[in-house]
Amino acid sequence: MNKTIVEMSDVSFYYGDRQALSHIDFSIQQGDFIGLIGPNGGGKTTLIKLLLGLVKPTNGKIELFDQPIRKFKEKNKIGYVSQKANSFNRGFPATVEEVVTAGLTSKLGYFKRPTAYDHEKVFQAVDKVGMSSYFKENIGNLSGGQQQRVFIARALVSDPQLLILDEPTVGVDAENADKFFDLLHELNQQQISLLLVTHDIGTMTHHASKIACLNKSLHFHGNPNEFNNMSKDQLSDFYGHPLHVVTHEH
Ligand SMILES: Nc1ncnc2c1ncn2[C@@H]1O[C@H](COP(=O)(O)OP(=O)(O)OP(=O)(O)O)[C@@H](O)[C@H]1O
Repeated sequence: MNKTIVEMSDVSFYYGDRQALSHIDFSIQQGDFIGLIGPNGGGKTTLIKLLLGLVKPTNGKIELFDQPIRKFKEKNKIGYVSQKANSFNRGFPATVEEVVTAGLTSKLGYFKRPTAYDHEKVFQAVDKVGMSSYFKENIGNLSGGQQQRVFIARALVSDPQLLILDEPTVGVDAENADKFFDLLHELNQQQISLLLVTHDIGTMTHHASKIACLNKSLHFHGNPNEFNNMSKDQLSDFYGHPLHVVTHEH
């Protein structure tokens, strides 16, 4: 049995009077690759905000790496890559090296200079995502998919054990999305657990080891086969509208 690294117990969350999450029991085990899916407004972003400690649960409790979230200080253990990460304009004045070095800020503080060891870590992270030949390139000159890789490198530089990715393949063409999933599998093999928010159910059932379906409450949390065996009616009930799942053949 793998170690539990995230445990949410009976968590509810309200924005004022509006309930976004209701009685969520959800856990992440070390080595998991979880696809978090659900309709618009289903609470996916809210769940991530809770895990990142940006908002506090209205009810219930959250433990990260065996500690209550309010005591959890090892922020480097959780990396986050937002959906907006890959929307830099051309000419944005930062190189790949600089963007990835910024991922060390929590370790370095804003004013300490990186050491030779830090530089090596930055280079290794960029290399790991296959972007070393763009090391000195301006981030704005890269494609959306390449920028996304750079932001993964920025998250990797502080050695996270859990990587949370929000819609990482939006705007990325099919071929590059496949390569991107190859990269995620490689990271997952190195014991980095992944929580990936996506609307692309077909791709997720192909790649993830577990699927979690969120629509205010957690409607399903299990393996992709069980998920695929859910009837169309069950899925449509959960989404609140008829659903057509596209399965991707590989
Ligand atoms: N800052 C906020 N203030 C008030 N209500 C909010 C706020 N943020 C989100 N909500 C509401 O909480 C619910 C859950 O929103 P959330 O953004 O978590 O969903 P989501 O699953 O990430 O949606 P999407 O797939 O559209 O990004 C929605 O009803 C939303 O309108």
